[in-house]
This record gives sequence, structure tokens and C-alpha cells, in this order.
Amino acid sequence: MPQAGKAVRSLIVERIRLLRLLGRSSSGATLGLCAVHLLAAVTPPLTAYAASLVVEAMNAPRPALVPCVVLGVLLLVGEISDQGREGLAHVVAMRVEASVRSAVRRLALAPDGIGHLENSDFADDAMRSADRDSALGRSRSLGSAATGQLTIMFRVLSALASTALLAAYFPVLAVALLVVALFIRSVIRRQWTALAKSLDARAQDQRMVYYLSELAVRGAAEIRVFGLGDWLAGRFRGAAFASAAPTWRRMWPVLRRQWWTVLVLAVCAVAALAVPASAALAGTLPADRLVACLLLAVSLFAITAMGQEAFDIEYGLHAMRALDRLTDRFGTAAAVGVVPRPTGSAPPLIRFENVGFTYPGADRPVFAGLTLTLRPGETVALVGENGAGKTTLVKLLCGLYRPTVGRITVDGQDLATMDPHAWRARIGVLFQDFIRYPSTLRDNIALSAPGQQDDDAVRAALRAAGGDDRDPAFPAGLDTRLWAEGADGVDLSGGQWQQVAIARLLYARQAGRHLLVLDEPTAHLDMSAEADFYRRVIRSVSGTTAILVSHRLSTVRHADRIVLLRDGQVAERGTHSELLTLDGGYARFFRLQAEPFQEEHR
Ligand SMILES: Nc1ncnc2c1ncn2[C@@H]1O[C@H](COP(=O)(O)OP(=O)(O)OP(=O)(O)O)[C@@H](O)[C@H]1O
Repeated sequence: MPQAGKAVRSLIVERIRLLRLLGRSSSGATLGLCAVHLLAAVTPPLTAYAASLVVEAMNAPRPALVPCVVLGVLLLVGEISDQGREGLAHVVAMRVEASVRSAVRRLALAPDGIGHLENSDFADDAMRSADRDSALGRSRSLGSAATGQLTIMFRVLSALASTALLAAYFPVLAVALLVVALFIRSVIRRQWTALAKSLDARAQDQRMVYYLSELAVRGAAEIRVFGLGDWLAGRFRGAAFASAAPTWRRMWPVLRRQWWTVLVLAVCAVAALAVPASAALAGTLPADRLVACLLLAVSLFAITAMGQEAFDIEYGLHAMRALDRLTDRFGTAAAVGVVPRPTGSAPPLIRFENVGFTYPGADRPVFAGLTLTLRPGETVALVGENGAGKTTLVKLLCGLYRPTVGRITVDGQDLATMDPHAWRARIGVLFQDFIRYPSTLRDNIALSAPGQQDDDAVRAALRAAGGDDRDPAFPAGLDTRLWAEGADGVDLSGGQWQQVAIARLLYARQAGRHLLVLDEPTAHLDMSAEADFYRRVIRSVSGTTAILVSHRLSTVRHADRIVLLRDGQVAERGTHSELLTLDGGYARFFRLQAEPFQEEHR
């Protein structure tokens, strides 16, 4: 029994929390929605009363028109409030949803590292709490759950009001009808929500559907070139059908099990009709009261109707629990956007001391016993075969992951003990898959030093990267919006985007970040820009520690030191000429890249 009490209490608490989510929408829309709900809730009992007045007026020696007008107005109000409720509920649900989505994004961005993003529990919770899901013919979200809870609350209030009015004539009948109606509602609700619950457990199936629909946009060019449209549509259809199939399979038995509830409802309907009717026949209930009682009974029974709200609420409760789990895990992490400004401190001495690292969930380590020193102000190139761990090393250095063995020190201090925000404020990174911010050219460069916008410095950084804001590619100069999907936006070629990303890094450098990481910085550049890259970019940041990751040995050959990674360790290190003399892996790579040109030359 105490268990049952606890369950009811937690159910009520959760329902109240759902209602409180409405506060995330604007107060005007929420108040409007409550007002319309209130109208819709009081209309049925008032309509019953007005109908009885109409009957009374009909039987009077001089029929009055007013009750008819009142009844007409009430019916109209009921209709209008129904329509208005739909529209307002949609607006409020969308706003709540937008606010929850933004909260989830903040939670996802809060942790210092990025390991959690690869965790499937995290992915499921983030998807469940922030995304719309469609099932049983309509989309559901935490927003629609909150508005659905409001609908149920007012529907119950309306049923209670009808019960109270009916009880004035037939107290036993009124209470009995209410009890049966609530019981039937709870049975039907339990059956349907059990179905919804089992269907909700299929987030995994949905992931493939999401992935494929995203692929249709992201891979649009490749899909056309290879003529994969039919293949993709087939895969999408298969995945969508596979995720929808359980819905129909599981819905049918639920429908079959509900036969007895229909029977009980039929018995109640007969009682609701028979009891007042027999009183009317016996002459103890006038005709006008008979009409009122019948309409009140109908309005009371509206509570048994299973609208979509029950599914929305069930989905929303799952979403809210998912949001709770995310908040519990990440809510205490430092808030996003508190990255300290670059301090302009000197380039650091960095040591990888016997570092081992395995990705979460992976069975093979990327590094085992990696030892490497990065001296202040030097340019170190990292080379190695695909999968050798170059990008992983960069992520460890940025503190996005922590070594599973050994440590990384910065001027002698263990990186794990340093404030990650303060550390990152000293680093500038150009990742292989750098971000193309949907904003102006200026923002795309100056975002690497938030709050320190200087147009001259932005232009200088762009020029050092090989670009120019006077280029026709930027019709509005620094104000050009680099977002082809938006109004007045333009898109750039891969190489132009890379120049913008390099400029972002150089801007970060002038703003005081003295450890620069460039992961495949020349991948999209043409030959002349690539040939110019070292002189133009790397030499322009002398005095800064630069880590250069590239497969293009023409890009890395001028580095102060070249480090070849292999089998999770440093296999070779030295200058370009030292490594050629060593005649090891690097020399072999170099010959492989140079040979075709030498051949051609010969
Ligand atoms: N998020 C991840 N989860 C699990 N394993 C990963 C992850 N990212 C990379 N790996 C694995 O770690 C190893 C090193 O990958 P990394 O991207 O660091 O190599 P890389 O040298 O930069 O490769 P490339 O030259 O192809 O860019 C690879 O075996 C890769 O499959």
C-alpha cells in the first residue's frame, strides 16, 4: 500500500512538472491557452443548463427567445474555443519544445570533453528529450506533453462540474457514472500507454531513419553521381517500415482486449438515460431537467475519450526523465560560454609522458607508451598512415579526451589538473572538418576570439591565409553572409572555405593564442596556395608553437621537426633531411609522393 501511495505521489509530481514546463513558453500564449481551456471546460455544463431553459421556455405560455440565443452563443463559444485551443496549444508546445531543445544543447556542450557524445545512452537521452518523435499518426514532444497535460486537467475539471450539477438531481447516479468513467479511462489509458511504451523502446530503429534522411541532404552530390537515389529511397522505406511495423502488430491485441470496456460504457449509457427518463415518466422530473441531466451525463462521459494527449504525456514523461538524467549527469558541468579570454601567455612546453589512450567502447588502444615533447615556439609536423592517431593526439592535447594511461604536462603541470577553459584559451585549432559558421565572413574569422572584433585584424588574417575580402566571392565584404541556404547568403568553394578557416586560426593567434594546431590545413588548397602555405601561414606565426598534421609531405617538410606516428608510438622524429637520411618510414612516404613527379620529369 505504501508503494501504491508512493507511485501515485510520483505520478502527480511528474504531472505537475509537465504543467510547469508551460512556463518555458511566453506567458501571454500560455495564459491565452488556459483561458480557452477554461471556456471549453465550462461550456458543456452551461450548455446543459441553457438547453433546459430552452425546453422550459418552449413549454411556457409565451415562448421566450433569450434562452435559445444563449444556447446558440454557448454552442458557438464551444466550437470557437475548440478551434482556438488547437492553434494556441500548437504555438505553446512549439515554444516549450524550442526551449527544451536549447537546454539540451547546452547540456551537451557543457562537459569539457567530447567522449559523452559517442555514448549511445547519451545520444538516446538527448534525442528523446529534445527531438520530436512521430508515432501513431502524430508528432510528440515534451511541448505537446505539457499542453496535453493541461487539456486533461481541464477535461477532468469539466467532468467534475457536470458531475456536481447532475448530483443535484441524482447523486448516486452521478457519482457512480463518474467512478465508472474514470475507471474505464484509466484502464483504456493503461492499455494504450503500455503500447506506446513498448513502441518508445525503439529509439534504436529510429536512429537509422534519422541517419538516412540526413544522408539524403548531406550526401546529395555523391548520391546523384552514383545514381543511388533508388537505393537510398529503398533503404529509407525499409528502415521506416521496420520501425513502424511493431505499431500495427501491437495495436491490434489492445483493440481486441477493449471489448468489455465498450460493454460497460453501453450499460452506463443505458443507466444515464433510463434513470432520469423513468423519473420523468413518474412525473418527478420535469422535461427541461430531463434534457439537462442527459446532456450533463454526456458531458461527464467525455472524460473516457482517449485523445492523443495520453500518448503525448506518456512520451513526454519519458522525455522528461531523459532530460533529468542529462541534467543529473551534466547539469553541474561548467556553463557554456565561460571560456576565459586568451591571456597572451608564452607558448608552453608540452610533454606526452608514456601516454596510452583507448576510445570509450573501443577494444584497441590508439596509443600505448607515447612519449613526445613539443618545445615552445617550434613547428612540429605529425605524419603517419590513416588511423595512426594524429587527430586523436590533437584531441588529447586540447583536453577533449584524457589519456587512459600516462599524462600530458604543460610547463610541468599535469593537463588533467588544469582548468580546461583556461588551457583552451591558449590554443587555436583548425580541425580537418572545420566548422562553416552560418554567419558573416567577419564572424567566420573573428569567432576564434569572441569579444575582440577588429576589422583590420580580420582582413589581415584573411590576407595572410591567401584570401581577400575584396574578392568577388565576398560581394558584401566582411558582411557577406556565408550561408547559401539563408537570404542573401553565398557559398564558397572548398579551398575558399579553408582559407577562411586558416584566417580564423591566424586571428586567434593575433588575439593571444600561442599554441596552434592545424589538421590537414592544405587539403582543399590548390597547388600554388599549398606551395605558398608554409611561407605565408606558418612563418607568419613564428614564435608560436605550431602542430601541423598532414599527409602532404610538401606541406610538412619545412617543419622544425617531423614526428612519424606508427603503432601507437613515435616511430621516427627529426628534420626532413634527417628523416630522409634515416631512410625509414618517412623517407619511404616521401619517395612515394615524389616518385610520380620525378618519373614525369625524367
Ligand atoms: N570517436 C572514435 N571512437 C572510436 N575510435 C575512434 C574514434 N575516432 C578515431 N578512432 C580510431 O582511432 C584511430 C586513430 O584515429 P585518428 O582519426 O586519430 O587517426 P588519424 O591518424 O588522424 O587518421 P587520418 O590520417 O585518416 O585522419 C583509428 O583507428 C580510428 O578508427
